[in-house]
Amino acid sequence: MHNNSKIAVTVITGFLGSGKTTFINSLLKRYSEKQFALVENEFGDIAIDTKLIKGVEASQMFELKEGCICCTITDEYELVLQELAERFQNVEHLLIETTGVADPASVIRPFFRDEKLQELYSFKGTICLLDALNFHNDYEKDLKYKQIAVADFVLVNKTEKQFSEEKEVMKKQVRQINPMSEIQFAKYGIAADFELEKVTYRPKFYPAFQGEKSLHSRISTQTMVFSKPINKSEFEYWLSYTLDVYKNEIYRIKGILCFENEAFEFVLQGVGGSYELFEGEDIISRNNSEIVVIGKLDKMDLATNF
Ligand SMILES: Nc1nc2c(ncn2[C@@H]2O[C@H](COP(=O)(O)OP(=O)(O)OP(=O)(O)O)[C@@H](O)[C@H]2O)c(=O)[nH]1
Repeated sequence: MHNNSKIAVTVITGFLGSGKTTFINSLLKRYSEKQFALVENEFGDIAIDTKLIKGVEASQMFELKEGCICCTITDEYELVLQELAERFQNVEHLLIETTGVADPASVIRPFFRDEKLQELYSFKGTICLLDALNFHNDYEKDLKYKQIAVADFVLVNKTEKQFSEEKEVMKKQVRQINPMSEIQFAKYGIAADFELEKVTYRPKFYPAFQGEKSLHSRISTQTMVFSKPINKSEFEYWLSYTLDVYKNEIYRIKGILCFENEAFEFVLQGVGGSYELFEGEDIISRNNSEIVVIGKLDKMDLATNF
């Protein structure tokens, strides 16, 4: 019970597909005695991530869809934060997962600007997941750097195949962008020495971005919904072809799929041109498949005949 004490808040940021949801699932498992609430902001009008989170009561999970907290849904975000604290007196720690294209400064700012939120919450800091496998591709460098610059803690993820020399180089690169943050290395969101309580906020100056209206104004999403079971091999053929043709434009693809002659839903996870398609934990209960594609998609036609 938090009663008169404030709810701790940690923001989890990081570029598309860096491992934010994977990391949150690992926290929920590890700190299973803690009462968490989760605010999930997804880019796109279908929430895939909330379906992949295991360990927070559905009523304590808040989805902010159809926009991004950092630019289009600020008012809704602040209302959700107030309502959450007032309705769920048992919550001890709030985790906020930003979209992979968010400017985290805008997500953090209300905790320092809004007096009401300051009475309810104690801001503990920002963790940035950094994708070691895809950090060096050319996608949206400004945005990736800003997410690192704002963080109190950088968790360099996907390091299972990295040698110590590569880790040292990576550390130096992060230090150049953010000399203040703590840095640890993780595999599937798990770092040996990580302690949530030790992530602490270090005051920083968050200048408003002077260039384009938003750091991600060029990035958009397309959602594809299919109401009949799909043929798996035809789908895989289409997927490999599409990811190959549009490897510089599609930053992220994810979905929950219903294939012909399969009992369980399949989960699609694609980051930076490669993908995984694996059987999920849920039995198919409806014949719908939903796919979200994120990237520079303005001139792209992803129509299919499944
Ligand atoms: N090889 C490898 N893959 C990982 C690791 N951590 C996560 N992944 C995979 O990376 C993909 C994306 O992971 P998510 O946790 O969904 O990433 P995210 O940051 O929440 O993605 P968005 O919300 O779309 O930005 C999934 O296929 C994960 O299984 C890791 O340490 N190593």
